[in-house]
Amino acid sequence: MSFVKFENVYKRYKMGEITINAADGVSFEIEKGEFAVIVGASGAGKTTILNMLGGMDTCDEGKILVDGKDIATFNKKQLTTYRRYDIGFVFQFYNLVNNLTAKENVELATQICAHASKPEEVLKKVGLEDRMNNFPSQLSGGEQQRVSIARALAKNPKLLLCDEPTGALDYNTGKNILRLLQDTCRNDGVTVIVITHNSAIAPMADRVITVKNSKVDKVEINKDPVDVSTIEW
Ligand SMILES: Nc1ncnc2c1ncn2[C@@H]1O[C@H](COP(=O)(O)OP(=O)(O)OP(=O)(O)O)[C@@H](O)[C@H]1O
Repeated sequence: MSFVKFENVYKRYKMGEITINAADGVSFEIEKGEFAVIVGASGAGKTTILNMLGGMDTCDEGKILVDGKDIATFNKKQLTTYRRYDIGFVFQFYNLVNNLTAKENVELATQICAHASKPEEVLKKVGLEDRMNNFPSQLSGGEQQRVSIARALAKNPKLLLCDEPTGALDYNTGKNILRLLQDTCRNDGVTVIVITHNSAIAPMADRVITVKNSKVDKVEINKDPVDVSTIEW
């Protein structure tokens, strides 16, 4: 069985008389250890999928299987536990706590986890061994995103979910962050899922899920994903 499986998932928002289908029968699978990209235009339904997968939102219908468990059946408490232990989240705008240092930001996540890595070790892994005691305002955008990746990875999550992780970064810094995510997947076996509107990123993924009008338009498997250095946008 696949590590992640969406089976005919629906999410609807009622706006007065109108019903908006934010997920309209979404089905796809992702294998353990894959680097998957969910790509689509603005409003296509990417964030809705990621939020449901991350346990931050619930679906109205369908199954969302993660490591054999249907999280769509979880109650609030089970979802909190799932978010806390199983999910690492990387946001477009980093979401760091400004009055805590890089190390303290990572510690905050590790304190609530049973099998967390040492903050120093993870910060070293993301190339920030010399910046651990800096506050977010003393770090560049790319460095702040590295702290946010370290914070997510320190929990040793089952899934690393990334919502437009390079959206706020310049071209080269964005590529460096994608390299870090690709290395994390390849070297540490972490299942990484990135959502983006930038289809140029697709060739670096093992699996590309294209979303259109709240549905999965197509799924492509790359037998030979390319190195980040070879892609351009
Ligand atoms: N809370 C909500 N209430 C009403 N409609 C919503 C809500 N959240 C999302 N939608 C609608 O669901 C659809 C999918 O939105 P979603 O945010 O998932 O798209 P997206 O692909 O992530 O877009 P973007 O790249 O702009 O973030 C859109 O039509 C959006 O307007």
